[in-house]
Amino acid sequence: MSMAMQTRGPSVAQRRGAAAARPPLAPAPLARSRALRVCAAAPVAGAAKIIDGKQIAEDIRREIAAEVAALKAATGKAPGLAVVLVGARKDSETYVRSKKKACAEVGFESFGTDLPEDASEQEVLDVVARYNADPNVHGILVQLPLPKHIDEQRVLDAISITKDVDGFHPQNIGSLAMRGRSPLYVSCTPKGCLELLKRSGVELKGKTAAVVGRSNIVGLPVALLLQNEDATVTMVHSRTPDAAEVVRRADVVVAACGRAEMVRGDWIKPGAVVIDVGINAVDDAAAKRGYRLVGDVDFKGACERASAITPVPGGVGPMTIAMLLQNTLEGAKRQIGAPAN
Ligand SMILES: NC(=O)C1=CN([C@@H]2O[C@H](COP(=O)(O)OP(=O)(O)OC[C@H]3O[C@@H](n4cnc5c(N)ncnc54)[C@H](OP(=O)(O)O)[C@@H]3O)[C@@H](O)[C@H]2O)C=CC1
Ligand SMILES: Nc1nc(=O)c2c([nH]1)NC[C@@H]1CN(c3ccc(C(=O)N[C@@H](CCC(=O)O)C(=O)O)cc3)C=[N+]21
Repeated sequence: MSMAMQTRGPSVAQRRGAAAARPPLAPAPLARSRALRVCAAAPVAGAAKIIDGKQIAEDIRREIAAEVAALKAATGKAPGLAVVLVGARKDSETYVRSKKKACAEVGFESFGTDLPEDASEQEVLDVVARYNADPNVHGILVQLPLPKHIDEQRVLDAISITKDVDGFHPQNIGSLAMRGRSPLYVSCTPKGCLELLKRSGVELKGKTAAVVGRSNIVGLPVALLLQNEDATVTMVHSRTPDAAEVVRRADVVVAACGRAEMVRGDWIKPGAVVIDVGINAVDDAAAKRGYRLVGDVDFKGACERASAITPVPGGVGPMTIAMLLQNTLEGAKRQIGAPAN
């Protein structure tokens, strides 16, 4: 069976028409995910199936909420996530707010420290050290980017690897790159991309993949994860002479270049699966906020050729937060240990 036949979801038109009735996030018995059930429909020729990241993330959050309830019942303890924000970037504030909200919804304890833009590197390191030593904190996230005067690497290196739920510590990325080793944590956005592929039934073994972007936090770990699944991966970066030509050969395309709609529809191999990581705000007077979000892929054009594609918003973004919760839960389970009988 071709990969085009294996990924199924609602078409753009079906999705636009779907009412967004969302059940509350109460711990529920693990039913077969709704996103997967939707995927059981036959594919429509010429129209890409939409991989509904928002729905899949909601399914995962429900699974996590159930596990948290069980952990609490067994140990009396809840997973704890600490988020450190330096400065007052609007986008960072929004992300941190949604992370805290997601923590509350699944029953985590959330800790937060907001430091002013002019906080010193030492102040940030002190906050990290305090959370490293706090047994109620199982995961620590320092929101990026940090202000210019702070050495990002030094701060990320200071996070205890047992609490590095972002997976940005060099030891975690290094382990991901080495055969026969497993990192304690895999970065949330890359892990979310793979989870979307897995939950959409996309086979990776023996397929060709193109990753557009090679950053430490997205492109590089995505490429490593795809390779670990036995895909043959080519990475594209700003010095690649012909990005389009590389992408045209790929069964799976992951776009993470931070350039609005750079990956054009005619770059997509017919039947390919497209994961669009990009989040770009473009001015739009008609939008409520004065801007709208677009991905790194020309969504409309790519829909004409792809067998399946993630939208922006509602694709990878919600998965990043779901994977952060998943990493924190895994970390908490390791750190709390088995309940004493
Ligand atoms: N959905 C989510 O949860 C998240 C979304 N994002 C989004 O993902 C995107 C990527 O983020 P991030 O990795 O942090 O970005 P970076 O800016 O750190 O990296 C961008 C990468 O894309 C490459 N690139 C830039 N321009 C081109 C080009 N013209 N052709 C080919 N490659 C190019 C760069 O190459 P080079 O190395 O040569 O400079 C670099 O490797 C952004 O849109 C960001 O907003 C990021 C994190 C989470
Ligand atoms: N230490 C650290 N870890 C991160 O994981 C991290 C970070 N710093 N800095 C910034 C980037 C970006 N990022 C996103 C998370 C969620 C959405 C998300 O949920 N997006 C929604 C839309 C949100 C909206 O409407 O504004 C969506 O795509 O549907 C997007 C982007 C995490 N990042």
